[in-house]
Amino acid sequence: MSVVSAEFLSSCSLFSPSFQKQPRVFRRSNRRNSPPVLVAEMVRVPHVLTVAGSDSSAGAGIQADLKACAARGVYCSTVITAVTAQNTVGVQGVHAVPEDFVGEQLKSVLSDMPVDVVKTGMLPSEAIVQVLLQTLDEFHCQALVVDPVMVSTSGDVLAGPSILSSFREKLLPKADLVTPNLKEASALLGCPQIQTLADMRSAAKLIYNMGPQHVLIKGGDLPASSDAVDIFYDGETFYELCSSRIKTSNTHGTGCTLASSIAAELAKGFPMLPAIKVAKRYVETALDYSKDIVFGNGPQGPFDHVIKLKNNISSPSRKLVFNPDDLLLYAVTDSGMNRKWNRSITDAVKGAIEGGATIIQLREKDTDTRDFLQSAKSCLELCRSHGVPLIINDRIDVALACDADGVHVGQSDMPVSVVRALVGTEKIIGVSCKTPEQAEKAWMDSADYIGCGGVYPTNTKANNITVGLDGLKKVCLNSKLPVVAIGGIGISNAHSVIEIGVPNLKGVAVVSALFDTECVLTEARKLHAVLSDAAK
Ligand SMILES: Cc1ncc(COP(=O)(O)OP(=O)(O)O)c(N)n1
Ligand SMILES: Cc1nc(C(=O)O)sc1CCOP(=O)(O)O
Ligand SMILES: [Mg+2]
Repeated sequence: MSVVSAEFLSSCSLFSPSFQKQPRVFRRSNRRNSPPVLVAEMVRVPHVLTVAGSDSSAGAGIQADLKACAARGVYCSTVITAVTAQNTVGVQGVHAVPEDFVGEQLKSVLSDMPVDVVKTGMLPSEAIVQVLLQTLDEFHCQALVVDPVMVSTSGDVLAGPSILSSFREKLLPKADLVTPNLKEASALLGCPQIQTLADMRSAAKLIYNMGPQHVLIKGGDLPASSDAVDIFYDGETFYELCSSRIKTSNTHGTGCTLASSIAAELAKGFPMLPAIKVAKRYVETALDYSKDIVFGNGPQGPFDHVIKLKNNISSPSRKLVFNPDDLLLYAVTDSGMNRKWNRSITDAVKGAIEGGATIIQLREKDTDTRDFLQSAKSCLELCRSHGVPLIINDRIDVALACDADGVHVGQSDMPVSVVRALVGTEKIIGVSCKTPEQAEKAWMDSADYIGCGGVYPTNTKANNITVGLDGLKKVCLNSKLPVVAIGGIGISNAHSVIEIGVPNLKGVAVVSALFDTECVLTEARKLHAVLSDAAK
């Protein structure tokens, strides 16, 4: 049984035998035949070239493609076809780039940099399409993703009807994927509104017959549907790709972002359908995340590609730069001790901060992940309100999930270089070191401080090696990073530790001296007084 309804077919004035599918020669990268180049230890990263218009509001167009590729971990180069003046209200102006100069940009990139996937967006004139096609014949890439941008979501025309025949007859036959929304699919087919999933399937088949290898019809605008359903057609099978409809007005650029994210996944080497599924999930996650962000005064806000904007407003008092003086009185929590003294972790942290702790570490060795995350969020609120950094011990996932200020890892935890790649440049990373060699490596791996111990024997950490004051001094003298001393330190011996008198030693980290006591606040206050006195 044919899935293409007869009514739909007959309503498409442009459906004619000339759009029947032509056999297509797969283009392959010509780099395979190139002579081997000596690039010892060099890594080539996946590369998408976007050929699109600039959007001044940066939700769509070139800006969307750059951000989406960056978010997906793929390099993106750009050929600008038009400069548009846009905001959340609509499109105020379009200035097409002369086709010769589009050609020049294409040659500059393609003659020099190996491109895996070319993705097209706004192509404002037939002449630009022509230049693009000529260039693609000259320089091969692995795949061409065509987002047939015609009308902006605000309803403004970005490529007029004159472009349609070039799209149908010349560009689509070269495409590996074409990603029209419902309006663009109607325009390509010259048929009335697409209103049902059956219409979408029919449209996908008809567009497929124009020559692309795959068609993705985006059903976001389909009336009367609670889910957003896209139809993917590969010439044999129709796939319904469903996702829940996210209530947000920050959707400007969703189409460009989806197409460039698919291009990014293809560039990484994914086959078409998995690439689309991964890209769709990314788009949905970003839409969901950004639903309550406000941009501009118009009805449609830009897409938030990096999924990070809210982090920076939810914690305005967070310190951006690590201050080594914060290591002076470093309070490290212990769930067992809090249970013993029948107090919550937030009460423990509150007492430590009010007593003078200058940095807090949550070291919860036997707490369930969910409870740990919940406590971490509460403690973070407390710490932020006092301007005290919060560090999470061992658990990078928890630190990221609650947006803590940093993490502390030991020699058998996740390597510092990996931690840095995961948490980014702004988070504080502390690392436990017992030797100058470990301290040197911590510095090389871009840690921010060193925890050195055990200075004295401790009951808090099982089988801990004691390095003594001598070991501490050796590490401090050889460390390029600030050091906090740990292990068996309390009111009775903190003075002796600070007295070793090396500039890198910035303070002491304590667990039981604060938390295995009746009143955390009182003990913190006493210890703070000792440290302040010793530091004079
Ligand atoms: C400030 C500080 N220094 C050292 C440690 C110990 O970390 P690690 O060696 O990873 O051991 P655990 O704390 O995970 O048992 C620390 N937590 N804090
Ligand atoms: C967590 C930890 N790390 C150490 C190290 O030597 O790296 S000693 C230690 C426990 C410190 O607890 P207390 O202050 O109760 O002795
Ligand atoms: Mg650890």
